[in-house]
Amino acid sequence: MDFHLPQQGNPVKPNPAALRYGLGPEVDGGTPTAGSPWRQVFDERAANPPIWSISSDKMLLDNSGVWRYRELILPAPERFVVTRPEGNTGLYPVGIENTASGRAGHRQIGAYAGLERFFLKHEGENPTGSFKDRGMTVGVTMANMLGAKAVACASTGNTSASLASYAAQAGLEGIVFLPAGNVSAGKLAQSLAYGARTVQIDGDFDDAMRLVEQVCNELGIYLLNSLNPFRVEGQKAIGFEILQQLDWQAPDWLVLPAGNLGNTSAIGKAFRQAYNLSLISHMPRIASIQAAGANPFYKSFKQGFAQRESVQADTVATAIRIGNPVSYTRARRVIEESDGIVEQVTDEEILAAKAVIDRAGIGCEPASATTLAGVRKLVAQGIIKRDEQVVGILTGNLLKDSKTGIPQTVAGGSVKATIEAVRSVLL
Ligand SMILES: Cc1ncc(COP(=O)(O)O)c(C=O)c1O
Ligand SMILES: N[C@@H](CCOP(=O)(O)O)C(=O)O
Repeated sequence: MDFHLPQQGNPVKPNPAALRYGLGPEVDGGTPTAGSPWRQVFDERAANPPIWSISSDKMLLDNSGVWRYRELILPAPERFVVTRPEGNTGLYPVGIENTASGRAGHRQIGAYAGLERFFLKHEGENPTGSFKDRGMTVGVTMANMLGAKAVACASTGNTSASLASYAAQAGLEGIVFLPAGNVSAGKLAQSLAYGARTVQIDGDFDDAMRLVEQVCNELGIYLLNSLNPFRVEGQKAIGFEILQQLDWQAPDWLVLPAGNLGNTSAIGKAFRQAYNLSLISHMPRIASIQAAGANPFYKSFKQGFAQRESVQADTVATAIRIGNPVSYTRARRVIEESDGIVEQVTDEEILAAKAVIDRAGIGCEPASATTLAGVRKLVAQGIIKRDEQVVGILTGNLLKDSKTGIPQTVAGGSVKATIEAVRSVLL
């Protein structure tokens, strides 16, 4: 099946049925034109998702917020695809203008950020509670296609939870390397429950990353960290889904937490492709936010990327306690191409922002709150303008870490099981 990009001023009417099973276009090339036929394909799929059912002969890809965009990600034969499905996560309008007619709780977030038009994309609503599922469905599908027997990763907890789930679904052995004592209990429980072989390293994430790469090379195990290009291909779907939810009107800014830098790389690539395919008319600027105690990318950015930095990482946001990010080069390209920025925020700023998101009833894990802390700082500095449209990513679910930044006791303890006692507490 041939599909040609439309020439400038000569749009080609697509045939969605023919496209559905075909190979995608050359998505990194192409000239932006007035409109893209791909919009119609993706919008039709989103509007008419089939009823979800898991059956080996009829995997319904259009239900997945990743596989709906398969021509731009990986046109895999359906029988190999491992999906729960992922994506279709909420995009919450939380800006002051967005919430003018209600949702006072959400407006607190817009007021804290200082933004009129602000949206939070909650990737903690994915099947295992983080954005990693978007990349993992594609990575594990590829492992399946290649006939791998075992898959492995190093992790601060979310990648391992996701790998463990998808490997188990595919019937592959899952192996995860974790920094001992530095993974939240909820995330560790996920890996154990899904049956991954869990190796605790007496070291940090960067030690675990170095070791897993070595082991995978020596033993022929399929590596599923974001070094794996198919992981990044899947994570691009966050970008496509945001654009689709905004009716293909690109925001001015996309702000996200940054650790190993796979997500910065993926979302930047998605926007580049969307622009090249005329899905959008301009590239959003990308702001990657690091914890001040785990800030190698910020340090490099501050020197105009003159040299790559690494640090001994330490932050309350354990998910991004990463000192030597593996996707540095790809992420640097994204920041440079999008006229983006890298900022850092302190642990205090992260926890304060998390409290605002939690109290608004949305909730997130600590690393995700880096986004709001970063937006607030960039607005205060005048880098993001108050009337610009901003999308921030919340990367992980509140329940991922039930200890950090959450009260651990109930005020007042327990009360007697009588109406008088309950009244006395409430009045
Ligand atoms: C919850 C959460 N947020 C943010 C990040 C950072 O993403 P990345 O490593 O792709 O930069 C991670 C993992 O590193 C994470 O688990
Ligand atoms: N925060 C990550 C770190 C490694 O992730 P990757 O996406 O670079 O593979 C985690 O959850 O482990």
